[in-house]
Amino acid sequence: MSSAANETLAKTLPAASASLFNTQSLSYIIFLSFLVAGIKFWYGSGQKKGYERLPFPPGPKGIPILGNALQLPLKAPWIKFKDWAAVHGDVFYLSMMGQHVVVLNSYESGLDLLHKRGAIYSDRPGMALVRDHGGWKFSIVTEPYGDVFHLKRRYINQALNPSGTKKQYNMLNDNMRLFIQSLLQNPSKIQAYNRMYTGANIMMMTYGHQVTGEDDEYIRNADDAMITLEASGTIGAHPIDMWPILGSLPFSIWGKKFADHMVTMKKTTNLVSTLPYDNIKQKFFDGTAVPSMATSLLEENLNPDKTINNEECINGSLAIVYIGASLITVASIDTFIIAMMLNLDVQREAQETIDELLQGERLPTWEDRESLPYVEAILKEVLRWKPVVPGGIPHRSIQDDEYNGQFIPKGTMMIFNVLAMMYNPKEFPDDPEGFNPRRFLKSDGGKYGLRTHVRDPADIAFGFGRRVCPGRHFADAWLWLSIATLLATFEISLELDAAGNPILPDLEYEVGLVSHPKPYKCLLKPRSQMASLLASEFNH
Ligand code: HEM
Repeated sequence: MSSAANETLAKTLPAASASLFNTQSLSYIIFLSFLVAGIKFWYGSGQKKGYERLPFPPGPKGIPILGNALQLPLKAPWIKFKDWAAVHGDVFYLSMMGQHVVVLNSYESGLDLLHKRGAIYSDRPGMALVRDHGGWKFSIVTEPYGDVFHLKRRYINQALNPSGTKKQYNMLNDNMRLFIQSLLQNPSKIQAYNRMYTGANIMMMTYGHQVTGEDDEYIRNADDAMITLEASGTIGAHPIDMWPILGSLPFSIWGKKFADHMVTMKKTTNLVSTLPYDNIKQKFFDGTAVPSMATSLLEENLNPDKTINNEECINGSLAIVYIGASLITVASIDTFIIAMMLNLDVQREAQETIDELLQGERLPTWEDRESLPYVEAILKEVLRWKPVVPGGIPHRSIQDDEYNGQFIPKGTMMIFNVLAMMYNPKEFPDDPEGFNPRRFLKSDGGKYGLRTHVRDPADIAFGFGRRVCPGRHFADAWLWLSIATLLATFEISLELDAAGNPILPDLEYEVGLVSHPKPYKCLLKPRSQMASLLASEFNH
């Protein structure tokens, strides 16, 4: 999204979720909290049965009725969760105005509960605010666990599983060449080109739509929808999510800013979920559509009378793939560039291994992947150092359960704290907050290899169990190709200001559901080792 457009949109949104609460709305919340607490007390005063006799996991002490609600920062709560984990343990409990919340801060607890007990922990919290009122109902991310979820998941998986992703390799290669060519002509536009070509992959894969410029309408709409979503604060944590009945009151009770925000959200979700689908459907029936995930699903669901079965699920699956993919992977590639500018020694070592293999005669291909462990280690560290979804996306339990002698009630919001898992000193002891791909490497007689007993950050970054990110193979393929090709072709360094001082990137990322770096400056110089190849491939 252009910065001007970004600013315009930003003006219509609440600056932070904290502003979503005004005095009037707070009094509704407090009234409802008392009501719910009273009802709970009335019903709960009987004898406790089964797991109910067990204690909740430990956690910070809250206040009556509101519980921990006022202790939780609405911005980047995962940082506070990480601090609480140090005091209360890897699995701790919070009460948010009567809503049970369990936060998982270790890979083991995520694996034990969200993966191994996936039949219990694969639902999503209500999310009534964005789902029922903001137009996000199309998205599988907000879909409750059930038949519609399974159908959407099947539609997405058949396009993005490992074999579906392999079918996209040629297209990814073509786009990588265009990416490099654009950078050779205008290296200072690395952020714009990253967004454009990463988006181009997914638009082609999803709708057969060719992105030809930096201001592609589909990518812009996806950005707008995501920015609006992020401005709503922690998804699932608004009072309307806790008590959906509040959603039937006029939005103005939460203040004018909030009411305007909901109108903007509705507009942006309407655009992403109708425009590309209507266009591709038209082309499909005209016989002019380029084969894509959309055309496969339309063919599979076409009736002889030209109606389409499961149209809402098809449209929703396409839309969320294009929104998710175009924004999330871009942030990881930006993180790679920033890490390379700040860690020139790592960059040199990785480039030496690439030069040894390619001899400056060709660009890297996927067949080289196993022979380039250093590149693999950088990819792992990029996912770990600045996780793109640092607070995870909450799951919800659908039955009472027991874990390590503690009670997890049905309906608990299960938050997996990706940041705490990635910075866990037991898993990553050597300066967990620093960028260091060598933690994944061993060196044997000058040859690098991957250490096998270190946790793979991909096991955490993409989530857990039946909700694990379905785009992980596609993201991994493009990330690897981007890292290997950019290292092979460019020297990546800090730009200098007029006085000759390096311009450092801001390591405080923008935080929302997706964490991404702020605009940064970077110097890209074609590598001399690749000079003749780049000249013959791109410079005519
Ligand atoms: C670096 C890149 C990416 C990261 C780190 C990432 C991470 C995640 C995470 C943490 C989740 C939540 C999983 C859970 O609830 O347990 C998720 C869900 C999802 N991701 Fe990704 N993702 C990435 C790229 C992509 C791409 C490229 C696509 C599509 C092509 C995609 C599509 C989705 C979808 C549709 C869901 C919702 C799944 C569900 O609710 O069942 N993601 N992703």
